[in-house]
Parts: sequence; structure tokens; C-alpha cells
Amino acid sequence: MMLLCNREPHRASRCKVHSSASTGRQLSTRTLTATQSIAPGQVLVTAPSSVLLSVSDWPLHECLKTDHSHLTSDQALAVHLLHELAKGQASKWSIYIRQLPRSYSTACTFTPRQAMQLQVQHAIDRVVAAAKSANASWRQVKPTLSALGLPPKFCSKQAWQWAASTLSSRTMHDPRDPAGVLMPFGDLFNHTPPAAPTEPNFGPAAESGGDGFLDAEAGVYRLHARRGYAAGEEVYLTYGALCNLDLLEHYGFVLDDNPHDKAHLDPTWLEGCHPMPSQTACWLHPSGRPSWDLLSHLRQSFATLPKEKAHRYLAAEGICVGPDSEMAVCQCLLAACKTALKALPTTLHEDLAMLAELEQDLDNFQATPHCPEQAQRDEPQHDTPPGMPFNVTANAAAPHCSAKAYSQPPACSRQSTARCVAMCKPPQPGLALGPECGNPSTSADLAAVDALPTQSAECYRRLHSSSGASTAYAASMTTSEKPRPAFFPTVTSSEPVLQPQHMASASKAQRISLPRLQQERPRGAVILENLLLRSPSRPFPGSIELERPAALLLASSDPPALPKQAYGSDRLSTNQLSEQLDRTRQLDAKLAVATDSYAVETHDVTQCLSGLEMKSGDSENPRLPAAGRAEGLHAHQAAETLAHECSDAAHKQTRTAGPIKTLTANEQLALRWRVGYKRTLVRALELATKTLQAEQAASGSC
Ligand SMILES: C[S@@+](CC[C@H](N)C(=O)[O-])C[C@H]1O[C@@H](n2cnc3c(N)ncnc32)[C@H](O)[C@@H]1O
Repeated sequence: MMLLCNREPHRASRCKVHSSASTGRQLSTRTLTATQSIAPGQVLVTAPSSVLLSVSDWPLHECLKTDHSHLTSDQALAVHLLHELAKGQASKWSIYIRQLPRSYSTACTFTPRQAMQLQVQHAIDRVVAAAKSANASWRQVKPTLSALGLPPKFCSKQAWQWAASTLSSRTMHDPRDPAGVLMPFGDLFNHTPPAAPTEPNFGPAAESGGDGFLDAEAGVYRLHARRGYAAGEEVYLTYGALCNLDLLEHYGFVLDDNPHDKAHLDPTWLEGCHPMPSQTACWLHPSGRPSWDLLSHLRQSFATLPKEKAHRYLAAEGICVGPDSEMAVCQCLLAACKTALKALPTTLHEDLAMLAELEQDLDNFQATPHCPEQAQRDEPQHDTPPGMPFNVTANAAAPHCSAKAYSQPPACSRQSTARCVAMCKPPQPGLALGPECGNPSTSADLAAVDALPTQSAECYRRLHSSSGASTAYAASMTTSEKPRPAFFPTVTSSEPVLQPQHMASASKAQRISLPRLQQERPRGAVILENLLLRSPSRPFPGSIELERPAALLLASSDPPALPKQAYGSDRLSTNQLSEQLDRTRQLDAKLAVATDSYAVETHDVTQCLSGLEMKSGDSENPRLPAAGRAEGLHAHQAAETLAHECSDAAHKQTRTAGPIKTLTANEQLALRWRVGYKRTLVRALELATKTLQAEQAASGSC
């Protein structure tokens, strides 16, 4: 592999990697930005096949073929990835693997309950099917993983979901194998949709071709810039003409503005339309326009006598056949969109309010000053693999690379927590890698790479030393660490879980008197405020001033100012504070759910509130929830129990109304998806109404 290192970073570099929120800001994701102009068609990255992680080059693949021939290509590549992960530092891809996202929001990670947040049946079905299929795949492949001698944690369902999501969101096309390949560094480019679809056309395949291809003769994989970029612009690849449901399923994100999005309608909603259009034809463009097939079908269906036959021909060509049929088409569409919107548990308006709250939370937490102490503590552990809560090799030798070069803070994945607030780092001077050069790198170059904290350089250097191959960057790249988007309200992709030790710390909070809570806003105050905030009709007797997000106040408090009593006798360090905050948010999420479900549940949240006032050990008090009394829990734990009970009941409802903090990352994604869906339906309503009015006006004037 050839890697040229430019010692004057800003001169030759063309791209830099940084962490930032991307389109729609729903995900904290790294981006690649041009540091100087890039011409259309220019090669961005060239990597020799030896640095690609693929099934074809995996020696074990041959054994698998004989003994485990039932594995699909995708399964074999996922097994390969997990196998490399399990090798830890011994894997030549260890550096690459460590900087992979730790968790994903792809469809296979959705629980059925999270899928319900999509609200639209066909979307729910698709996501549930994807999750089931991943589960089935895991069951199939488990014996192979065990046969390879992988420790149980690498054979877990969670590990499988991680591997499957890594592949579905990051592989590049490889003509040799349908599973594709993983390309270190090349997989850092984000997606931009291709131009909006037009009439199918003959001609050069500029738009339909991919941005990367394997040049088998040269033995390299190249990525090209589809268009030109000015310095400072984010450089994208195009993953394909994908609708938001495709993006959600395979990549775990959606675009706010996606020209390829499709809002499917149920054909049964098209009253008076005979025969019914096929399911695949029945969709709307993001502008609200019906698909060509749907419109043509509707026009044919509503073609009126006596010119029915002639009209059918016209309609089949996509031509409007006359005002009467056009009005009937509009009315049919109007009714269908109304039916669709009515069937959904929340309105677009409600969803937008929720989204605004989510964005606000995001902004607030991004604005929170970072804490260097925490940042230091949370340097990525080099024996902690991405994605999964287990270590690769606990006794691995210290890696060569600078930890900072790989600082994708663990919790800064999509499900990042408040802890992330403290982990943001200021930009570091980046490394620039020189322009394409076909010669092997000199040892001086490699030494320079050694000295510079850049993940790409280190990754390729490692791969180089283990593979002996050569690689070149055609476009220069720099890496620099930027503050990562700090906060996503939910904690993990699964439900927040309170551990027993969290309960213990929770109990300490309730010893503080109400005035003190008011004055000092320790942990307990946060909980109470959130409860109050969410049941305004039941004011808390002490009337605590409500401020949102309360957790932010806590986060920005100077640790010495916090009352010792809030946490026992010890003063909190910033790290402890951060941890407490983390736990608080988890607890908050549960309590918030409890309060949300207040209206629909028989539990009385005021009991819970009163319970919080009581002294610990007040387990006989009849005002406490029964569960709490029975188990002899003290007040706070009882509240927690109540929250737990309520949360289950609340989630049984498809209605999501409630504080954004209760949404997991997957549910947030579902919220974004359904907002896009409803927007399209509303646009279709408006379009059909306008067209109808115009037709009516025209026929009236006739
Ligand atoms: C091939 S990776 C791109 C690099 C990725 N940003 C990273 O930090 O590793 C694909 C993933 O990036 C994110 N992504 C790509 N394009 C995006 C976009 N336009 N908006 C938001 N997230 C995007 C999604 O999480 C997706 O699964």
C-alpha cells in the first residue's frame, strides 16, 4: 500500500473527516468535507483489494463453502466481520473495525413496538419483516459462529444485528460477490440522492452508474466524485435512488428532502376505482403528485361515457381526458388521503411539534459546553469494539495509534446520551495525505503517518504493514476531530434500563427537602420537574419553577455548587455528575412515560408524586402504589415501579404523544419517517383540492 503523507496539511488536502450532524440532523454522523476543490469525475479514493474486507479474499471462506455451504454471501461476510472483530488487535482490520459505529438504527434493530411508531401499516410490515429475517438469519448462522470458535458474545443476536447493519449500511458493490465489500475510509462518505427521476431514457449511464467500482485488472477499488465540489463542501456518494423507507431499512436514516421518496397508499382506499391498482403502482411523489401509473390508472378508471374507449387510450398515455374524469380522480385521491391520514394515530401537526421538541433538545445539548475531564476519561477503549457491549481482547497490546485519532466517542452513536455532552472535543489539526501517487510509500512517509493522529492514515498504514500491498489516495484527505453532536435524548436503541445501583442513587435524592430541591436542583429536582411538567393539571405542592430541559441545568452546573447531600457525603466529580445525569435521564424517561400514560391508566400519578415526598422506607403508606408497598420499596423506587408498569401499558398504545425523551433512537427515526409520509399526503390533499377547484371553475365558466 502506498500512502503519501503531506507535511503541509492544508495545501494538498482535499477532504477532511469530521463528526457532525448531517442532513436532517437526525443522526450524529461523520462527514467528509472537501478541503480544496474537487473536479467532477475525479477519483476520490483508490484502495487496493487487499485492504478491502470481502468474502472472496477470506481464506476461511473456502472451508465455509464445504462445511457451511448453506450460508448466503451476506451471511458469510457478516461471519467474516465478526470473526475479525473477535480477533481483536490481531485482526489486520482492527483499527477499521474499532471506528465503525457502535450501534445502528437499521430495520433489523427495531423491536415490533418501535416499528409501530411508523404508524403506517406497510412500513410497519416491512420493518418487522426485516427484523424477523435478521433473526432467522442469526439462528441459521449461529452454529457456524460457534464452529469457528467465536466466544458466545460474538455469537449473540446483538452481535449479529450489528454485523448485518454494518454490512447493509456500508458495503460497496463488488461484482465478484453479491455481499459486496467493506472499504476502510471509503465508507465514510454520506449519501446524497441522485437527481429526481425523469422519463426513462436511453443514453450514457452517468446517473445510473455507481460512484465506485472495482478495477479488477488494476486490483484496486476507486471512488469517484459524481460532481465537482468546492472547498468546504461535504463530499457525498450516492447510494442509489432510494425512498426513505429503503434508507431507513438499510441505512438507518431518512432524508428530509428526498426526491425519490414514495408515500404508498392502500389501494382499498381508492373508492370507486375499478379495478384496483396494484400495490406497487399506488404511491405518491413527495410533491403530492400521484405516481404516473396511479394517475393513469385512475384516469382510465374514471373515464366517462360515451367516449370511454377513446379516453382510456388517452389515459393510458398519461393524458388528462377531460374535466369530469379529472374531477373524479381528484375526489378519489382526496378521499384516499383523508382516509389514510385519519387512520394514523397522530396528526402531522402533533408529530411536527414532537420533532421540534426533539430538535430543541438536540440544540440545547449541542450548545452545552463540553467537559475535558470527561472527554479524557471517555477516550475510546481500544479493547472495546464498536457496536457491542463486549470487549474484543481484554489483554490486547496497546495499539500503535493515537487514541484521539479514533475518537468516535462510544456513546456518540445515534443513541448518544448526555454523557456525550462531555465528550466533545475541539478540532485538532488534521493530517493531509498527498495526491495520488503510484509508488510505494517511503519509510519516512510512514513515519510521518505514524506521528499524525488520523484514523485513515493509521488504518491504511496498519493494513499496509499486514498486507504488504500498496494503496493511494487520489484525493487527499484530512481527518480532524470536531465536537460531535452531543445529545440524543434516548439512551440506547432498546428501552432505558434502570440497574439496581441506579435505584440506590435515586433513593438518595428523595431525602432532600422540597425547598432545597427548588434551590439547588439536584438530581431529584430533575425528576420532579419532569413529572410536574408532564402533568400540569396536578401541580406539585411545593410548586417548583419549571424549566426545560432540567437536565441541562444540571449538566451545566458547576459540580462544586451541587449539594453534597444530593448524592451522599461525597462531592461529585464532573465524571460522576455526568454519570448521574445519565442515570437521571434514564429514570426520567421512564417516569415521563408513566406520567404520559396517566390519562389512560388507572394508576394515579399523584400517588407517585406524593410518594416522592415520603421518607425512604415508607413502605406501609397506603398512598404508595401497591407494587411499591408490597415489595417494601421506598417511595422513589415505588415511583419507578409505577413508571415501569405504566410504560408498558403506554407503549401498547400506538399513540406516541409524549415527551421526546421517551423515544428511543429507532422511534425518533420512525417519527421522522412518518412526518415525511404525512407531509406527502397533506401535499397530495392540497394538490387534489387545487386541481379540483380549478377544474370546477373551468367547467363552471364553460
Ligand atoms: C457509509 S456510512 C457513511 C459514513 C458515516 N457517516 C459514518 O460516520 O461512519 C453510511 C451511514 O452514514 C449515515 N448517513 C449517510 N448519509 C447520510 C445522510 N445524508 N444523512 C444522515 N445520515 C447519513 C447513516 O447512518 C448511514 O448508515
